[in-house]
Amino acid sequence: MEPVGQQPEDNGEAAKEKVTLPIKQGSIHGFESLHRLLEASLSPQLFQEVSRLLLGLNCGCPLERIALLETTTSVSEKHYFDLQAFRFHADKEPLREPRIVRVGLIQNSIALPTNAPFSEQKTAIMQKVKPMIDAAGASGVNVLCLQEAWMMPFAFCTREKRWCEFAEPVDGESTQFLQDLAKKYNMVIVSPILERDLNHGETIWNTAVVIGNQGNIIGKHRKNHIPRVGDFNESTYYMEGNTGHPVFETAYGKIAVNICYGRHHPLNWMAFGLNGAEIVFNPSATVGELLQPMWPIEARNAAIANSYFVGSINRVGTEVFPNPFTSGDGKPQHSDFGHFYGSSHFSAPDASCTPSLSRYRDGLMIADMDLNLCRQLKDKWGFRMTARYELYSELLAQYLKPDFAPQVIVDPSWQKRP
Ligand SMILES: NC(=O)NCCC(=O)O
Repeated sequence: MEPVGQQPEDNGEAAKEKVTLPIKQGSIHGFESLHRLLEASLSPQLFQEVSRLLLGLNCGCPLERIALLETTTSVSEKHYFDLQAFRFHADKEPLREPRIVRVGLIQNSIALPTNAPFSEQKTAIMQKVKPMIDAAGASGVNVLCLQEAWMMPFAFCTREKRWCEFAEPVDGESTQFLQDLAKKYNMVIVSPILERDLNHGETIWNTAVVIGNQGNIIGKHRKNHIPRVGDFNESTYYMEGNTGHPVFETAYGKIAVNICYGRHHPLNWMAFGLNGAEIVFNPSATVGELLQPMWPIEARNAAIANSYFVGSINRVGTEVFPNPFTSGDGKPQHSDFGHFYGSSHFSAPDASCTPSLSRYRDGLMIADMDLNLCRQLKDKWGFRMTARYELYSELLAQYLKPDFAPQVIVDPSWQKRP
């Protein structure tokens, strides 16, 4: 049974209509997203103005929605996933043709309870995600990214080692499943998995496999920054990645993957930019209990600072584990992480961004993006040109030395307290 909706104080006529719907877990009083809440609550004129301020403008205009085929929208209704599509324009250039790429993001909840046999859990997730991949393929998506460790529950809160059994080699079961789809739809697919490295002592990594549009494996990237916050006990399972900041030059553009917690590290974002990324995906697993306001800010800021597009993906739902656990923070034992709030979206280098997908439903977000926008923003704002990398390189080199002393100039007239 779903919890019954509560009546907000005064949300206008449309909102009153909506609150008769049951409140979904993790929703905003029954609303799927902030954007939908505002749309239902404000007059059209006010909503337009608020959207402009919240989402920015792309080439001076609000982001355009793309109408998808009826066959695709009916699949989304049948499988109850959120489907949204937008278009980012760039200015017309006299010497270069537009480079328009259609990009997709998929967010999903797990398919079976976490106490079901592991093989059944994995198969059920694949079956659940497949209609969304098919919808992306049928919509002409060129590059698609799934969420972090999409083929398993995010069990790293538990510290139990049995969840390692979900790990697969880079060319394992889930990759093979996606290779067929990549080939079928001529689509690059980024597949974040729990990796088992057979050639190096069967060690575990948090890895994104990049599958080319011919179904070939282009390469992999391993998560650079491993969290030690809240219930994110991932360091029990895998170490910091050893693959650097690769950019994968695909048939559709230069892409990179900054896996989840790496989004809190501006230098991580920067490194992908220095290597020439035009689209950086941030497949994630994050919950409301951590600082949710960080979610839309960090990705958008990275897109602006590095003059590339960012696709942010977060899983959906509450995953309850068989055995309660604690995380050394004094909180009572519990059996779940909290609610993974979805809210996947795109951010562009010109500071515009799409609204977010649902906070509680599976979803497919599609965006057309003219990659020419990246260089146009570099030329306009000159962030690369003005970056003064040599200053930071010197500081970092000093900082890494054991005898580093911070550059602090003390006011000579200030009497330090004894
Ligand atoms: N998956 C992961 O790295 N989560 C850490 C928490 C966060 O960065 O929001």
